[in-house]
Amino acid sequence: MAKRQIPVIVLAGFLGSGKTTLLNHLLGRSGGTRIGAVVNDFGSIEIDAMSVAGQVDSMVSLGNGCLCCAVDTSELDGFLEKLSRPAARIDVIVIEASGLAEPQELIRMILASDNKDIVYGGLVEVVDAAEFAATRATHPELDRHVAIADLVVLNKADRIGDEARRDLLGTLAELSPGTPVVPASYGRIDPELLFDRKPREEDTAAVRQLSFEDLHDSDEDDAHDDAPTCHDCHDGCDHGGHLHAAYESIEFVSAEPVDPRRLMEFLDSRPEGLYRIKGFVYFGIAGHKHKFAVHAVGDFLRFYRSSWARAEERLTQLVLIGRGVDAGALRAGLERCRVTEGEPLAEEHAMWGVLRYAQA
Ligand SMILES: Nc1nc2c(ncn2[C@@H]2O[C@H](COP(=O)(O)OP(=O)(O)OP(=O)(O)O)[C@@H](O)[C@H]2O)c(=O)[nH]1
Repeated sequence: MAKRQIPVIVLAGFLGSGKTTLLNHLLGRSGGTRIGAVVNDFGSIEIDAMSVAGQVDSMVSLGNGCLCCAVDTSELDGFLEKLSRPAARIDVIVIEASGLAEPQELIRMILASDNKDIVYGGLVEVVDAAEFAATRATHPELDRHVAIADLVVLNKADRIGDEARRDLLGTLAELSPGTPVVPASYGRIDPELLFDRKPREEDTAAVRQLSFEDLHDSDEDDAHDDAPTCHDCHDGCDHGGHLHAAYESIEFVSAEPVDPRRLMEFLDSRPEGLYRIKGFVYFGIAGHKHKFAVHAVGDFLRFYRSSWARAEERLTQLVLIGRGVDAGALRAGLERCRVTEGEPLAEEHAMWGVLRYAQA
């Protein structure tokens, strides 16, 4: 009997749409199915990888830059090779693209791979229900991403009303006729939509879209008729057609605690172009020594309390992603948040501003 090939699913979606949340949901709900995860962070601090690690035995991280622009695909090939070795006993591989990746480039890399043990498993595009209309207006490329998706997850459904939901479903149906669209909150979709291993006759229409054999057999060129202008990405184009061409990421690491009031001032006055902030913060204040994950997506801001691992260094690590922003001013703003040597930590009530945005 022919050896079963391991499907490789690309999980894409604009910055902050909920890819990592969805991936963690899949990892938590995979039952006996072993998932190998490849996480591609845009910034050099691998926040996504850190958010996924611990949930999965097999994860590799491709940090610092969009994978879709990798001139040399050998790193990805190497990881896929590692994950597809029989000893890893992986059933399905999920590549979480960076929020600025061009999914069609990733798909091409997978289709071009010489690895006989893997097969392209489809594109899942995560759409942020609350932000999609605005993001689309500035990034028409997103329409193309939705158009080539095999499954669209309309995530953050909890953040919109019924009318907006109907409108969005209509828009998505126009952009990608016939493609299944699954509304979800916090990425909670049925994992079977992605890695159904039932015989094909039993498949529903939605699952058939993601049938791995179907996708593998489909003509690559047909699937990418609307490919971006940057067709020869691996041969040194300037990626001008890519979403991330205008974006930059700014990293901040501090071993000193961060002052909550100064951080809130910084966050409250963040410039419009600064679309995404993610990372972890250490305030060091009595009663609030948790590891605070922070996420900003557009106007949305949340802190989430979690625990530090036993020997984990208490570090603040932030990645800011934006366009048209003054990177120097942002860095200087973050530097001011550090509690400098000899400076006393703020009193407990200085945390109130942060706690207003903390998930209960
Ligand atoms: N209200 C709401 N928030 C969500 C939902 N899904 C994700 N979030 C939040 O949105 C923020 C971003 O989620 P992530 O999963 O990190 O998004 P991402 O697409 O991986 O982000 P990038 O890697 O930066 O592109 C986090 O604060 C999540 O908790 C949802 O369905 N509803």
